[in-house]
Amino acid sequence: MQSGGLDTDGTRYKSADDMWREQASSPFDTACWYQKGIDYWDKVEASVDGVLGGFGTISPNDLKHSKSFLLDVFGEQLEKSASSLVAADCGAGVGRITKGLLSHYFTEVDVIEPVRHFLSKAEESLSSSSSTCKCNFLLKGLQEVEERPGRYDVVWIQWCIGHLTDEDCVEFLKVCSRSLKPEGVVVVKENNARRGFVLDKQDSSVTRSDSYLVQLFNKAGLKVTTSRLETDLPEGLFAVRAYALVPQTRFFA
Ligand SMILES: C[S@@+](CC[C@H](N)C(=O)[O-])C[C@H]1O[C@@H](n2cnc3c(N)ncnc32)[C@H](O)[C@@H]1O
Repeated sequence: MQSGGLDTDGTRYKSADDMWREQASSPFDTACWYQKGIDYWDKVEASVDGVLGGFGTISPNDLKHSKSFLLDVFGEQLEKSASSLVAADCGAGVGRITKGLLSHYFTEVDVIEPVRHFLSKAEESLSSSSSTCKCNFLLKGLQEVEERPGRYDVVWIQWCIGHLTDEDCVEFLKVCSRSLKPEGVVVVKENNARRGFVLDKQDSSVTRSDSYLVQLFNKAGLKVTTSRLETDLPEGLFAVRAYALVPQTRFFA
């Protein structure tokens, strides 16, 4: 990626490639990059407020926006499906999205999260709910997820893809794409930098611009069918955009 960017200390990078060379140029550096992310979240309280960086109050509106997006991009299939519907909640934190959205529409959800105390909290919170949805809890980073051909109707990836390096992000999206059912959809909901990227050295994450994200989606062979900004967020936060993605090859079949 040629676009320049910043880190949270104000250091400028000429290009994302330069930044990645510094952060994750060898397998050792890449392992350190992921470990730093886990170490950061390990110290954060296992609660909605914790996973949302102290902005837990935005969760109800965020879930409302997500529900409307899900119904727009997958509502028809939700209505007509006679068989079981399976979703993945990626980088699921304490299971906020499964509890507040996915468990209402899907018969089964794979809750995937690499931080143990978040996953335990998700398990506790989802098993005490009255929902009939079956949840499977997987302690994994997205860079370790393996392909499960034809398993998912919807793969939901929210506020966690910034933890992946560009290379792993593209590989992970390919895994998601190959794991979809024929009419399945990948949803990425993510912060957007105004331009280029912003590197957060504290939690090992990169906030990418809209065009940077779209380039990664395209590299993974995915096409954006719908994207929508989340409005009514508090001032001073990054813009948040939801993307519905489907394999490009579907258009040429
Ligand atoms: C801002 S929280 C969002 C949690 C959840 N998606 C939500 O919206 O409530 C970021 C999450 O990404 C997880 N995370 C960190 N590194 C990750 C990785 N390599 N793969 C997947 N998730 C990761 C963190 O543990 C944390 O749960």
